[in-house]
Formats: sequence, C-alpha cells, structure tokens
Amino acid sequence: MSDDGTGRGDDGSNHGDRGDHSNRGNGGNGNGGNGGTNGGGTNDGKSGGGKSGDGGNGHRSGKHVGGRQGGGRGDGRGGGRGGRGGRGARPQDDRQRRQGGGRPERGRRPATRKEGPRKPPVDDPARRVAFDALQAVSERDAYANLILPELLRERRISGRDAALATELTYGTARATGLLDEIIASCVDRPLSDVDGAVLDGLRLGAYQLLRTRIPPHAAVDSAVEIVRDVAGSHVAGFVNAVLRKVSDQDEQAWVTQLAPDAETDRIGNLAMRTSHPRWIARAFAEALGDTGDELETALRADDARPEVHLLARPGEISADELAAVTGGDVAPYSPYGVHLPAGSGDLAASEPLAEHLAAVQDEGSQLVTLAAVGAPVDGSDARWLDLCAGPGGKATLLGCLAATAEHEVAVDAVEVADHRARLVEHAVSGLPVTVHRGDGRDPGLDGGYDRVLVDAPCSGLGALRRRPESRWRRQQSDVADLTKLQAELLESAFRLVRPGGIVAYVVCSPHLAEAEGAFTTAVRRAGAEPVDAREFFPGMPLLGDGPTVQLWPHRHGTDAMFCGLARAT
Ligand SMILES: C[S@@+](CC[C@H](N)C(=O)[O-])C[C@H]1O[C@@H](n2cnc3c(N)ncnc32)[C@H](O)[C@@H]1O
Repeated sequence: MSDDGTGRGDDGSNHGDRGDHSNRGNGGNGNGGNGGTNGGGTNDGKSGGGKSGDGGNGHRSGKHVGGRQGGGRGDGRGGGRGGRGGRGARPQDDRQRRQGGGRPERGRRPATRKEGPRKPPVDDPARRVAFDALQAVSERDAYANLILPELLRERRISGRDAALATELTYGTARATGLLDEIIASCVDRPLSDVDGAVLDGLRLGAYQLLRTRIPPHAAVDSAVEIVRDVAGSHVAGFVNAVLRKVSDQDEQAWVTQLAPDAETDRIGNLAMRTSHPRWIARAFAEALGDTGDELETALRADDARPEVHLLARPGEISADELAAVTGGDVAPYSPYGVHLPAGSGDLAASEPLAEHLAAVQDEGSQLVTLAAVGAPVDGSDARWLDLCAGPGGKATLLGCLAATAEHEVAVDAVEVADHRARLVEHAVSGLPVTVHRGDGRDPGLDGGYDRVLVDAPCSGLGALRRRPESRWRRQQSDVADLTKLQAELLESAFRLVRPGGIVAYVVCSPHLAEAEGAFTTAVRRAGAEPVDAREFFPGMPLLGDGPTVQLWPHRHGTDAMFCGLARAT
C-alpha cells in the first residue's frame, strides 16, 4: 500500500483516500455559462467585442468576463493578490468536509459553452487531459495524482502525450499560487470573479509560458483553443490577451516584480519564489531553524517531482531482486527500499506489485516503521499495535517483520474509517495482523502492548511534493484541529503500552506543533522516558540533536517524516 501519494494520496490526514474516485472524468464541462463577457481580445474586462453584460444564457445575468461577482465564495480570495495565505483558501469548504456535510458548494462554477451544440474536444489530447484534470482538482476537490492516471487510462493516452499531460497537470497544480499572482496582475478584477474553466485555462497556459520550453505561440494558442471549446468563443479573446501579457516576462522577472522584498520579508519572498503558501514556508523555517539557504533548498526540493519508492516486502523479495525486476536502484537507507525515477507511471499492474511482493511506500515510511520495531524493549516483544493503520502501509511492513521474527509476534491494527480498514485488510492478508475498526482513542482492546505505533493523522506537509495541489488546499487552521486528535491518540497509546514498552509517534509533517510539540508534551504527561531515535536510523546523516528524528526530502530524499520514540515507565 502506498502512503506516499504516488497513486493513492493516502496522506494520513484523511483527505487522500480512494473516495476521490467518484470524481472521475467529466472534467471541465459543467454548466453555468459566462454571462457577461468582454470578448474581443481585451484583457481589461471593460471593452471589447460587444458581448459585455449580456447576461449569457440567463443563469448568471450581469456578470463580467469569464467570471462573476459575489456568488458566495467566502474563501478569502476576493482580494486577488492580497495575502498569500488566503490564496486558494476555502475555510468554509474545509469545515463542511470535516463535518461530513457532503460536497460543498464550490466558489467558482465551471464555465460552459454559451451556445450551440458541443464541438468535439480539441485535438490536443495531452493538454486537454491536463486541463480536465485541473478542472477536477479546482472544481470538485479531486486529487491530481488520482484523477490524472484515471483520465489517461480512460482516454488511452500513453507515451509522450501522457508524459506531457503529467508534467503540465502536476506542474500547474504545484505552481498554482504563483501562477495566480501573475495572472492576477494581468487582470483588472479579483481572480475570484473569473470563471473556473477560464482560470484553469489561464493557469495551464501561464505554466507552459513560464516553466516549460514550449514555444509561446503554442502555449497561448492551445490554452485559447481549450477554453474556447469548453467555455465558448466569447472568452477566447480574454484568455489570449491575458496570456500575451503573461508572456511579456519570464518567471524570474515576474517574481522580482511581485515578490515581497527579500531583505524585509525573507520568508514571503522565498514562499513566492518556490511557489508555497507563506504559512507553509514559515512552518518549514521554524522546523529547520533556518530562513537562509537551507530553507530555500528545502522548499525547492519540495517543489521537485519525487522519485517513486517501493517496499520490497520482507520475506517475499529482496531489495536487490526488486531493483533488478523493476530497473530501479536499491534505496540508500532502508534495507527494503527501491527507488524508481520520477514519473515511473502507473505501477499498479506491474508484476511485483500485482503479486503482493512489493508495494509503493516512501523510504521514510519504511525507516520510521523500522525504528518503531528497532528500539529495544525490556522483556517480551510479542504484541504490537498500529493505532492508526489505514490504508495499511506500515501495518504491512510490521506484519512482514512480525512474520519473519524469530519469536512469534501478533500485530493489531486499528483504523477508524471503514473504507480504509478494508484497505488495511487487503494489504495485510496472509500476515499475522488483525484489523480492528475503531477509534484509536479508545479502541476497546486489552492493553499491555510491547510496542504501539501512532502514525497519526496530520497535515501531510511532509509529502507535499507527492500531492501537487495539496499545499494550496491545506489551511493553517487544520494543524490546530489535528493537534488535539494527535494528543488524544498519544494519550491512548501510553495507556495501551506496558511499562518498558515502546511508543513510536510518527507524522508526515515537519510542523513543530504536530511533530515535536505533540510528542514531547505527550511524553511529559505520560511520565515516559524519551529514547534517542537517531540510533535506529543507522547510517543516516544530518539527523540533528535528537532525541527525535525529522527526515527531509532535501537531506535524505525521503518525505519529511517525523519520528519520536519513548519508553513507558
Ligand atoms: C497517517 S494515516 C496512517 C497511515 C498508515 N499508518 C500507513 O502507513 O498506511 C492516519 C490514519 O488514521 C486514521 N484515523 C484518524 N482518526 C483516527 C482515530 N481516531 N482512530 C484511529 N484511526 C484514525 C485515518 O483514517 C488514517 O487512515
């Protein structure tokens, strides 16, 4: 099973699961029209080809170019360029999601053609699939790394077209905040007033202009054609004019023009240069204790497409064998890890994965699991508990290790979400793991465990490189909500472990509040004894002062996993 987002989006924050598959495939067509356009090649929204303010098809009378006023976004975007932290923010949506209130009303409606029967899609399959994937992300909260492979499969797109589509989809999704800043400076109204399809077309075009070697005319023309096809001819002039303005400068020049001054606002400057929300750049700076070169390196590593990591399931196949079969490289630190180049495609059908010999799993996830079982316990070592098991990546590794252990080990795995518990069951079938549906805060299991792993739900800031859009979706306030749950899960773990046993706390995030802070507070409250986790990451450099370990993409090539170990007293 994957917890690295290379195909499942399981980031432990409960937002990357497979429920997303319901978002499949109708990318970008939608309803609603573009009532009121300026048409005719202007980018100022006031003049042009005579369609202005025509009320479109009656759905949205009185709206402006490819866009609309009001309409209840409630998302903090109204100011267009004001405040990086608010860009892409959807507190209302997030609240509704957390409260289980069904799919929220989206801020922007997808643009539709105003008139006439639909033309067949433009003959540009790679860009069209990228556009449709971006629409699914922005309009229906889809996950790019789930929806794109689906669309590619459905449309039978492969080879160079698939590679281009992947580059454009993930690249555009990752750079959305920066692209929006630039587009906003070329439009005379808040981006929240621009229709969803038009804005996604602008983003796709701007990404090609600024971050690829695609010739400018091809970047502009292709975006114009797609938006024309989806939203109607009346928006083509607007898209054309905005993209021509974007193409006046390269990315470097735009950033120099728009970014906060590096002298007075280093974090804001770096955030924009590396296309991160400011609050995430600040969280990285706090975790690294650095606002200089290392912060920049960390943010840049977070912006690069990651390698794919595989777990060679212990007892099934060795890392050497798996590397030979897949053409990958044996991982530098995990004895069970194999690295494949970024963009290694849809691996689900490959033989070692299909036959359950291997699974997609970030090397960092493997290492923290090995640390959890590596720290010595006093006395018996036969009962292990995985308190937050879905979708089952670490439970699988624990189960494999338990099965190969000299003395018999039984693993219990708890998961609160039914569909994720099913994924765990599938992943651990044949292993000595019993899956329990329940709340880890009170799972109803007998205590006395020798080891308890708390791989807690978290913001997933440590795996942003694997989830292109998530940096723009996550909110700072999410962290505060999660730390309460993390504290309660840790409290439960200390109740369930026996004296002398080990509690391992793991989050895929470097954010101090949910990593170091949550762990040290819980250890102190429990009166437990911190264990220097660095010893259990053998051969790894740059592990800091301990006793906890924070892995980083730029230092270790892994996701930014945090691991704290404590021995119960
Ligand atoms: C970070 S993920 C775990 C990833 C997993 N250990 C793996 O390696 O595949 C966190 C999991 O905790 C689950 N979860 C959330 N709240 C929980 C709770 N109160 N009790 C148990 N599990 C919970 C989520 O549904 C999610 O599947």
